[in-house]
Amino acid sequence: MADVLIQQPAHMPQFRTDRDGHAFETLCDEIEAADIAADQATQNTGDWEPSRFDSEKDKTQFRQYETACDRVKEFYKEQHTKQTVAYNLKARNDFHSKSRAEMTIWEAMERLNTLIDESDPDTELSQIEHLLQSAEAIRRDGRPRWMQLTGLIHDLGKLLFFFDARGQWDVVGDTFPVGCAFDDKIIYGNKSFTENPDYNDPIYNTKYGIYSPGCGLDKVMLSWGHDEYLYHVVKDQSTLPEDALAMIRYHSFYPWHQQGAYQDLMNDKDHKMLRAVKTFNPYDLYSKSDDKPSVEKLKPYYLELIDEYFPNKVIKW
Ligand SMILES: O[C@H]1[C@H](O)[C@@H](O)[C@H](O)[C@@H](O)[C@H]1O
Ligand SMILES: [Fe+2]
Ligand SMILES: [Fe+2]
Repeated sequence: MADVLIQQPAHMPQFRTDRDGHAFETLCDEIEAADIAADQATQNTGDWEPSRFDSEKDKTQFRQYETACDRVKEFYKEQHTKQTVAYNLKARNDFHSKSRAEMTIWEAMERLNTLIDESDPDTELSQIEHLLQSAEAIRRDGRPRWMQLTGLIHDLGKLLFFFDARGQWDVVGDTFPVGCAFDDKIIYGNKSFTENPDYNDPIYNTKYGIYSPGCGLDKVMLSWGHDEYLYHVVKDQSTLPEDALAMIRYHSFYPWHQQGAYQDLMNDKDHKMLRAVKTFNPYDLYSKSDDKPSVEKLKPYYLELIDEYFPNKVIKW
């Protein structure tokens, strides 16, 4: 097979699609050692060790939205204008009224492969590669098997794009609550929402809006997209633990898990969830500059892992 050079953002190493060889073998040894640790690990107790990325990556290279390309800026302008309370109620209603497709987890990963995420300034890899990079980074750090699987599937909600979506603005990108004032810590700030009809609403544009202090994030409507959609699919059809569900549901809620906004809406349970989501985040974000994974070599390991937590092979999407 001929090598194909993939265009990478400037800070990433260039590589070829069928690169293999020494680096991959070393990685395999490391992963094998980590697997032994992970096999012994049970479900999380709430005390998380920091990730290996904390010392390895230059974090200033990621999520640079001010200098991002126009595609990213235009994406967020559209998303911030169209994510309204009315739209979010309708999207949830549509979601619960039917199932859209039936396929296995692996088929879903392959299906997603044609989607290039317009909101993402940090990777131009395909989704299957991003999912494997996240899962492999989690595995390399010796995290439990359920968390490795969470890494593998966390973005599968982007399948929405092929079903009922109106564009990418209701599928990808960071999330934020609708129904209360848009926080300035959201990407491009509160002013990015001036064309959103809810921006001038006398109730929605107050600090708590339709919510109350400490009501808990379970009661808060986060902008509709791949997180919320996949959360429901996985909650109903897998045996993954609560921390895994939180990692999926809130992984794009950067204003909360990274910027510390919306704290006043949290209840006690959300504080535990926040620790889990924060632990997951580096594997999602910083693995984007890792080497490209070999899909075929990794497939058998992950097929077995999927079977462990999804009792039915075929998932209703
Ligand atoms: O651009 C990215 C991408 O869409 C991710 O899947 C999402 O989780 C992030 O929050 C977002 O910033
Ligand atoms: Fe995501
Ligand atoms: Fe991701």
